[in-house]
Amino acid sequence: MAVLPYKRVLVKLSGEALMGGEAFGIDRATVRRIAEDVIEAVKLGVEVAVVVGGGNIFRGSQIAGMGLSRPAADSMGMLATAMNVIALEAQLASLGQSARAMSGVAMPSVVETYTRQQAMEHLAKDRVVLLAGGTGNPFFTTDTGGALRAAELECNVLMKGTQVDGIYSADPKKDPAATRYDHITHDEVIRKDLKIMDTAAFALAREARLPIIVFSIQQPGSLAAVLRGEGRCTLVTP
Ligand SMILES: Nc1ncnc2c1ncn2[C@@H]1O[C@H](COP(=O)(O)OP(=O)(O)OP(=O)(O)O)[C@@H](O)[C@H]1O
Ligand SMILES: O=c1ccn([C@@H]2O[C@H](COP(=O)(O)O)[C@@H](O)[C@H]2O)c(=O)[nH]1
Repeated sequence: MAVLPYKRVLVKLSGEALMGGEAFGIDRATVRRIAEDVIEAVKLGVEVAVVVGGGNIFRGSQIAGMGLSRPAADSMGMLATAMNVIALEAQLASLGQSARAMSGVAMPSVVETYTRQQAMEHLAKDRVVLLAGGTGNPFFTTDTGGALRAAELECNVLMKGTQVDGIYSADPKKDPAATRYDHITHDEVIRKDLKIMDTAAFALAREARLPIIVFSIQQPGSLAAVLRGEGRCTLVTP
């Protein structure tokens, strides 16, 4: 079994993935399955940090304007990511995996406030680090938060676990004729304006020379499969 040569990875977990078959919120069975996937990755000998999205609860851009300023709406979105992280931390703990939830938005009575140094210490102790709040600032997304934390935590790769199994020539949910890339560069993704992640996330990853893997977190075992070099995905390199 040839595990890819990654010592430390950052998984960007889609909030929407936590809904399972529901239309909103957190599906317990799905959280358990994703926690098992994370544990399978840890057992390959890889240190894992996870930035969790909030799209299953609130996205700031969708609720801004409904009597809310964009920063207020984004605060609700960031709080949504904290709910997801708390659910995942509890599930990992119940499966016997040591994990620490941290947030870029300070809420110390709920989860530890993120500092790079503390997160590095947790990772060195083989704890899964679960990161809420994205960048901690409005007008960003957790994709950009994922690229930022991956760069500062010296991760070897940013792995975006989402609803689709890679980057396509167009959104495959809207265009059935879209074709999937096995490999593409950061420059090409930005130039072709492929909307799998926001441009800020790709630009930050390009600057940090951080590879990105996009894969489907919907398939049980897909995270470990990709780490073993077997899973279906798109690799983005400089
Ligand atoms: N070129 C493309 N290739 C692949 N997927 C694309 C592309 N353009 C748009 N998408 C869409 O992007 C979606 C993934 O991004 P999206 O931002 O919606 O969710 P997320 O970042 O995974 O997490 P969250 O649910 O927390 O917001 C896919 O489900 C897909 O439909
Ligand atoms: O750095 C960040 C990250 C996220 N937000 C807000 O949270 C929601 C949920 O995150 P997704 O990436 O969409 O899953 C996002 O829509 C923003 O409203 C933020 O403000 N800053």
